[in-house]
Parts: sequence; structure tokens; C-alpha cells
Amino acid sequence: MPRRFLPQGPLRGAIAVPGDKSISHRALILSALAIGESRITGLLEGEDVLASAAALRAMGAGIERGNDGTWRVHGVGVGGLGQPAGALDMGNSGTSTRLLMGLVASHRLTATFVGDASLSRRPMGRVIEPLSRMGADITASPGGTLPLMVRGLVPAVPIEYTLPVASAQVKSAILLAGLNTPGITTVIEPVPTRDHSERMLAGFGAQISVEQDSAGARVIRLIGEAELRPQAITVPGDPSSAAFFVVAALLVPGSELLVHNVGLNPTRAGLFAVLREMGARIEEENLRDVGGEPVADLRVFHSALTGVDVDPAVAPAMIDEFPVLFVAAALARGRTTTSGLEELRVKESDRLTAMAEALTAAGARVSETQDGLVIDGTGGAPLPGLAGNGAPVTTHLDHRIAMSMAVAGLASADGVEVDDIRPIATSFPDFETLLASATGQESAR
Ligand SMILES: O=C(O)C1=C[C@@H](OP(=O)(O)O)[C@@H](O)[C@H](O)C1
Ligand SMILES: C=C(OP(=O)(O)O)C(=O)O
Repeated sequence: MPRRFLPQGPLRGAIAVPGDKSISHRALILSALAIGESRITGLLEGEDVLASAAALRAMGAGIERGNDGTWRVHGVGVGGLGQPAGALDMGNSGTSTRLLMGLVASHRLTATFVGDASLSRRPMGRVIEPLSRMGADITASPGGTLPLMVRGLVPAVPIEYTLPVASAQVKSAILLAGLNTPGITTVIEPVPTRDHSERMLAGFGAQISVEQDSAGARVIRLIGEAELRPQAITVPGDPSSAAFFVVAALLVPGSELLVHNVGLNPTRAGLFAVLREMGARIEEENLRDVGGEPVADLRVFHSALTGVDVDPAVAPAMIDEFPVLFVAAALARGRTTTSGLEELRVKESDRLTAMAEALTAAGARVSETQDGLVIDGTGGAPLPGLAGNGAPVTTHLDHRIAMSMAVAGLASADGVEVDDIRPIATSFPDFETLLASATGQESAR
């Protein structure tokens, strides 16, 4: 389904972003493993999270949405999941796949994981390797991709595993497998990644500790055969969704937008730090704690941005925000360079190539390196855009490419046409409604 995103006037007023996708997956999974009823408010009702919910239901958890939007989950206890009747359809969701593979690895059941064309290209070897060491029997398609089958082992074998790639999904898969494994499962993380699993496991009563070793790596230890207590969870707003509105408000002259309910966990907030370094005026208001996570409202003002060299060390804390950062860089003054971003090539699309092609088509000056993009910005002038003259940009079943190029369209002279906006529903079903509200277009729709 194509859509043309035309230049718009300022973004004003206030919006609230939907629940955090990473935290929503974890809230459902841990609730399904607690004994008794958990309640979740603010759950992201995007396709990715709903794929996790459907899979957990298929393995025996009771999961219902109340009319007031609260989700009730009847957990079956650690070790209590049962054999699903059919294949588990993970749709477009890497997080669902990798976390649930971890869960199945230490349960007495066999599950087949399938997904869409994008997910079926993504590497699963990174979870197959440690989960096989724990005793799971995993048969994957050539290249270690979906469809694949996981036969869990009970009792599984605890491992000590140093992450070869900075990946919260791999870390979480091992910890989830460790929940039903006797003994201590240890994950060593040389580069810190998002820590929602650790925080939420502690909240559910698991015995988990995090220390730094002498080399500065995080050492996470989980005592297995855990008993989880049901919780009432409020999911904070997703900084990865807020990112599109923050960048749009920075780029469109005259904007002043209040974005309510933005999760600011330091392992997720890298984009806001980089944007401030580029000269962005982003103020934090009403800093508070929601569900064990720091949250604030962000007041964002149109700002003149200057290109920067982005330190690769910040990458894990903004790994999903690079596509929209590239849009900000395309309108900044001077050059922005990024490096150390090989992981972007194995997301829903190859996000380096996809964004280089899309931004170039919209008139930006971009060159692609092996591990990053180099972008020479317009100095605040709108991108030429490509409405009406040229093929629509290709989003490759990648929601973040679609939303990033929508933002580029707002900040362009002629608009940007995106070939397919359907993937946006995987993480941000209300994106277009909120965009219409922030740009004052509701009545026109
Ligand atoms: O654990 C998570 O919830 C996620 C981890 C990241 O993936 P990697 O673990 O592959 O870096 C991120 O890109 C993804 O959107 C969500
Ligand atoms: C990479 C992403 O998600 P997943 O890995 O869950 O598909 C994302 O949302 O940008």
C-alpha cells in the first residue's frame, strides 16, 4: 500500500507515544511464566507484540484484552508451557522469534517457527548456537534461518556465554532458557545492550544479579528453576516510536511539540544525546519512574542541526533509531559520519543500503561504507523530495524505513512517496493518526 508524505507545516501541541515494543514482549512472556494472573496496561498492540501473544496462547497461557485496554495474562509457571498444535507464526518480529526460541529451549515441547519474507532472511545462528549448548535440538533452514524447529530439553544445561554480538535478543533468549534450567546461567555482555529483561526478571522475583568484571563487561547471573510472581505492569512509551516525532519536530520550522510518556532507559536513549550534540533543543519534563523504567515528557523545538561524527560506542543505545537519525543528518549543516553499524544490515531490511537508496532518491547526499553512512546535509533547506517524479522509495517490509521516509517527506519540498506503509503496523499502528494530529491535518483526512 503506497502513501505519499507531503511537506507539512509545524508540528504543535501534544501527543503520547504507544507502549514500548521491547518491554511489551517481555511483559507478556514473563507474565505467561508466572503462576497466577498478571495485568498489563499500556501494552503495545502492534503486530509484533500480538505475534508473541498468539504464540504464548498456543503454548497454554491465558491472554485476554479487557475492554478498558488492560491485558490479563494467566501464567502457567516456569516449565509449564505445553506443546503448540501448529507452527508459531512470528510475522515480521525478530524479538518474538529469538526470545520465544529461548523459552522453548528448556521446555518439554517442540515448536516450529515461521515468519514473513523479511524475518525469514534474518540470522538465527546467534541464538541457535548458545541454545544448542544448553541442550536444545534445533533444525534450521540453510543459513540458519526460518522456518526452523526447536525441540527443548528438560532439564537443560546451564551455560556461561559471552555474547559475540551486542544483542539484547540473544542475551534475553539465554536468560529465558535459564529460567527453567537447574543451576546458574551466566551471560557476559562486553558491550551493554538494552536491559529490560534484567529489570523485569528482578521485578517478577527471579534471582538475577548484574556485576561488572575487571574488563568492564556486564556479567548477568540467573538462578534457574525460578518461581515468578504475577505482577501489575505499566509499559512506558516507546522511545523508538517517539524518535520519529522528535526528529520531525526538529526539522520542520516553527515546530514545538510535547511528546508525552517517553521511556528514557539509558540503554535506549542514545538518539536524544546525539541529536543534542547536533544542536537539538529537547527538554525533559516530569521525569518519573514507570514500571521500573525512567520516563519523561519531551518538549521538542525546531532546531538548526549540525553534522557530527557519531561515536560507534553509542550504537547499541540507539540501534533502531539510525534510519531516522540519517534523515536528521540529511538536513543538518555539514557532514555526519556513522560507523560500526554492521548490525543494521540484519534488521528487517539492510538498513544501511535501504536508507542510502531512499535518501538519495529524495535528493540527499549520502555515501554508503561497509559499516555506516556518510551524509552531507542541506544546512536546513528542505530535501528536494520525489513526489510525482520518480519511483516510490522501497521500504523492504521494514517499518522503520517507512516511518523515517515519512519524516523525510514532511521536511521535503515535493514530498516523498513510500511504496508500502503496511509494515508500520508491526510497531506503531497509530503512526499516521498521531502524525495527522501533530501537523493539524485531522480534518483533512
Ligand atoms: O531485545 C529487543 O527487544 C530488541 C533488541 C534489538 O535487537 P538485537 O538484539 O538484534 O540488537 C532491537 O534492534 C530490536 O528492535 C528489539
Ligand atoms: C529490529 C526491530 O525489531 P525486531 O528485531 O523485533 O524485528 C525493530 O523494531 O527495529
